[in-house]
Amino acid sequence: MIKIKEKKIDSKKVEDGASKDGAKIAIKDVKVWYDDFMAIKGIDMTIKPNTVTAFIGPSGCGKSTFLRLFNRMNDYVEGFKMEGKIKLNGTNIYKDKINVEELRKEVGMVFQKPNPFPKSIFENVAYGLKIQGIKDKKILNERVEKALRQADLWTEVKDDLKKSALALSGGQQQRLCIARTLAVEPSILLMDEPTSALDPISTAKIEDLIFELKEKYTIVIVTHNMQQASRISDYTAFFYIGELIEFDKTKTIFTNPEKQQTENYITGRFG
Ligand SMILES: Nc1ncnc2c1ncn2[C@@H]1O[C@H](COP(=O)(O)OP(=O)(O)OP(=O)(O)O)[C@@H](O)[C@H]1O
Repeated sequence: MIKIKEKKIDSKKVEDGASKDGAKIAIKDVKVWYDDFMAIKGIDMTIKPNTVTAFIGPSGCGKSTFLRLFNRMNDYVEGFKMEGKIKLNGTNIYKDKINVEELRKEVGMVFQKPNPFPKSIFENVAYGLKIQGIKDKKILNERVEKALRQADLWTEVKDDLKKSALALSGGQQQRLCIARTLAVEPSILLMDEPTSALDPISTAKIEDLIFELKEKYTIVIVTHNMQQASRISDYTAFFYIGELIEFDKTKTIFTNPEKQQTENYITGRFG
C-alpha cells in the first residue's frame, strides 16, 4: 500500500490494478534531465495491469532512466530532475509527501546482475519482511516458501535454505532475487535486463516465470534482446534518444510497425 499524506490506496484496488481509466501506471509528459542533459524528452504512456511491457532501443536512449522513474530510483542520482506526472493506481508518485519506502514495496525491482546478500537463502527472501517488522517464525516461513515457489526455485532449494545464497548458480541467484522482491508482495515488477548475465537455460526459466507472474503482477522489462521482447511481452515501447518513438502491442511492433525508425531498429539496421 502506498501512503500519501493520510490517504491510503486500499489493497483491493491495488490488486485489481488501477485508476478509473484502467491504467496501472499512467505517464504524462515526463521529462528528465541529468544536470543540463535532457535524457527523457516528454513521454506519455499508459501501462495496463497484468501485462508485460518491454522497453527496447539502442544503448543510451533512456530505457533505464524511464524504468527507474516508477519507483523513484533516480532520486539518488546527482543532477537528476524530472517534470510531468506518473500515476500509480491513480496516485501521483512524485508528490512531495509520498512515502518512498511504501512505494518501493509496491514497485519491486530486479537488476541486471543477480545481487543476493551474503546471507542464507532463507535470510535473503525474509529480508524485506523482517524490515517490515514481521518476526513471527511461522509467518516468515510461509512467506519465504510462497515467494520461492512463485519464483520457481522452491524445489531446488527447499532442503538448503540455510546455505549461502552466494553458492547458488547465477540463474538460481536471479530467481532468488525475484523471490526476494516478490516476498514483500509488490504489484509492479520492474526488471532491468534481468537475463543479460545468464546462460540460455536460465534465461528461458526466467522468461517462463515472467509469463506466469503477469497473472498477478504488472511487469515492465528493459531488454536488448529483441527475441526476448517478442516472446514475453504484450506491449513494446521503442525509445530513441530520449523519445518514445512507438508504443504498441508487441505483435504490431514486430510485424507491422508504424514508424520507419522502429522497423529499422527491429530489423537490425541500426542500434
Ligand atoms: N547518472 C547519470 N548522470 C548523467 N547522465 C546519465 C546518468 N545516467 C544516465 N545518463 C545518461 O542518460 C542517457 C540515458 O541513459 P540510460 O541509462 O537511461 O539509457 P539506456 O537506454 O538504459 O542505456 P543502456 O541500454 O546502455 O543501459 C544516456 O545518455 C546516459 O549517458
